[in-house]
Amino acid sequence: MFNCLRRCFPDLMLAVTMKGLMSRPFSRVLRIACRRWGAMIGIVVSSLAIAVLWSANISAVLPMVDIVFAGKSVQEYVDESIQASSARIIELEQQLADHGDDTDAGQLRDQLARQTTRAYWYAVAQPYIAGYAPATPFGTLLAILSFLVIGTALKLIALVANMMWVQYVAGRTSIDLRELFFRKALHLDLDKFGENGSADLTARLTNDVSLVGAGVSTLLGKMTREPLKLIGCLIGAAFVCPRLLLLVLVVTPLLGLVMQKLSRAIRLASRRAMEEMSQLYGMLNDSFSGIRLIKASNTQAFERARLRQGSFTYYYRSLKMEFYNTLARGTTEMMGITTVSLAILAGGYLVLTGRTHLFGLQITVEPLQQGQVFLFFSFLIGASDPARKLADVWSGLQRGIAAADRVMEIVDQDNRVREPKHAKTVARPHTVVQFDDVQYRYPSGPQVLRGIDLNIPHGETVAIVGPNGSGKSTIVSLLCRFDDPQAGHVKLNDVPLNELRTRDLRKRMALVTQQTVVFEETIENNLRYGCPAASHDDVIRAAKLAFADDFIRNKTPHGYQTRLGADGMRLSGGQMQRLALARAFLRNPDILILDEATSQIDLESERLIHQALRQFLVGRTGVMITHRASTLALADRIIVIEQGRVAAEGHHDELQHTNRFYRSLCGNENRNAA
Ligand SMILES: Nc1ncnc2c1ncn2[C@@H]1O[C@H](COP(=O)(O)OP(=O)(O)OP(=O)(O)O)[C@@H](O)[C@H]1O
Repeated sequence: MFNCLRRCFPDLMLAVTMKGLMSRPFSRVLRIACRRWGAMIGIVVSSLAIAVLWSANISAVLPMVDIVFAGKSVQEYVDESIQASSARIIELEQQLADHGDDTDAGQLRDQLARQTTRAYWYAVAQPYIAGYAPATPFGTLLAILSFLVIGTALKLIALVANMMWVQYVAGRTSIDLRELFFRKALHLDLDKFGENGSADLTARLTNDVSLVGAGVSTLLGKMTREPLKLIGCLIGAAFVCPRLLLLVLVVTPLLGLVMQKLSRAIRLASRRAMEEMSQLYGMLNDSFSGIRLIKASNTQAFERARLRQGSFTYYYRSLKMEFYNTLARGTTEMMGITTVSLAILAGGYLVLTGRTHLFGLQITVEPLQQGQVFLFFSFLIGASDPARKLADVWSGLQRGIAAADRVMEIVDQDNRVREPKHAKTVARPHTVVQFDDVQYRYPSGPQVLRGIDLNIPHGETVAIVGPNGSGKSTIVSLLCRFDDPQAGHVKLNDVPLNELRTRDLRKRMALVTQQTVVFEETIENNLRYGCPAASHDDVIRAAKLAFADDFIRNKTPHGYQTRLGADGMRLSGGQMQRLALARAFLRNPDILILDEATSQIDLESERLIHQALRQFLVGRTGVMITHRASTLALADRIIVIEQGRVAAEGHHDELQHTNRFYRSLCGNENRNAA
């Protein structure tokens, strides 16, 4: 039973939320919110309690007007009401006997039934009121005021509980959504990321998720509480005079129509503002990551102008959003005033003239009493307060809905690199890496690889050389399965990489690129990245192998415990590359891929690192991309790539004779060395 409730709760909640008004992504966010179903029940119950107490407080107007201000006690009021009802019953029975079966008889019978019910309930209440109700008007006033104060205090307690539950659910939903988004973002295809990461993803993860959280908080908070208060008041008003209520609510469909149009406009404007925020994030990201270039080029003023322009665009878009928001608020207020004015006009007319009909339509069975009309107005005024508050938060909800669309757009994105349904396995170590007529084009670019055929047996180290843009890094990307080729296959033994689990594939590899990523952590933890279980001794062994141990011990303030990053120690390019190599060694890979990994290391250290690499690569597959002829000495075989094809392959001596690019590469190196 408990579990069944738990399972059904999200659907139940979604069924009662205004499904038509929500976008699908936002409904999915609500599903996430409903995981905290206990708190959700708390929100619903406390909102109901608030609504009931709100309308109960308003209903205190009737005894105030009819009893206290008329200078009576409750007993006197009940006694008089019973007498009046009894007299009216006799009168009505008489009239009914006189009218026989004519057209007024039906109406008279209604009135008689009403009076009889009223007299019955007063008679039931009479002994209790005689026993417990205050005996004087002042005592009654005191009782009403006590009721108001206690009611308000209870409402406050319910409100505090409600707000805490709402914050809990909204906060946890934001965390869940952020995790969901980040999990997806980490698996997105590489072309979704720019050189400096993706500012758009950052904006969606931070700004948009916060807006979704705020939207959820609005929906579960005010958007649940206030409509319930409003409904409570309308039910109260319907008790007093249902037909009059229907008459004055004729303007509401118009309000619904206007709000629907405005909601759409607010969502669109919000989306545009969020897109501009993404641009701003991008601009800031570029500026901060390129701060050296900006300083060196004296382009601070240019960057400031760019940011100012972006900020103004965002400001104008936000202004537009605020305009629609104000319009929504104004419309609701206008409709509220119109409704109350209509009610006062119609109710006032009925009381002043003692009539029961308006424009030929029967509004009440019997003429309205002054107290009833006051109560009716009070309920309408009580209903207009939640309506105003709803209008205040409406745009916040629309913004949340628009933000949910943007967040879910990423969560729902299809990846080109997919996990196989029935993954194959390849024994470790593999025997061969094969590229079979591999053709590849980036989604936004021209054909890069035009039929690559390669065979790299396990234990061999190959160097890939070639002019800029010839496709060397793309080959490595395909080997790591960052993307799949459009034609041909990259295989481990005979198994295409897309039939292996990417996790299993990448476990066998270590990739060291030219740009080393250093985290804001200690040097030791930076080395352990990707291999968290490594012992301290293993870390030191790997660092020694990469010739990093010496500088870590002697040139950093706290050795392996030195923190790196923004507030920590900075390393030189060469030192960072040594860290990256050590990190790769620690992973103990079957395939070591070095993409210009030693380009910033000085020649003396490079010689030593090459020695270490030669040892390390024994019994492993090595793939090195390099522009440096000195590194080529490590390779068993050199492959020259030109315009996306294997232009030549062989040993240094052969290629010196057969390939022009290779000759020029070695020629430059020799000249540089000289
Ligand atoms: N993400 C991408 N989207 C579109 N085109 C890309 C992308 N990455 C690379 N390219 C293009 O693919 C081609 C090959 O790039 P690749 O990085 O593989 O060359 P490379 O041989 O490694 O070059 P370099 O020696 O300069 O590092 C280039 O023309 C490049 O502009």
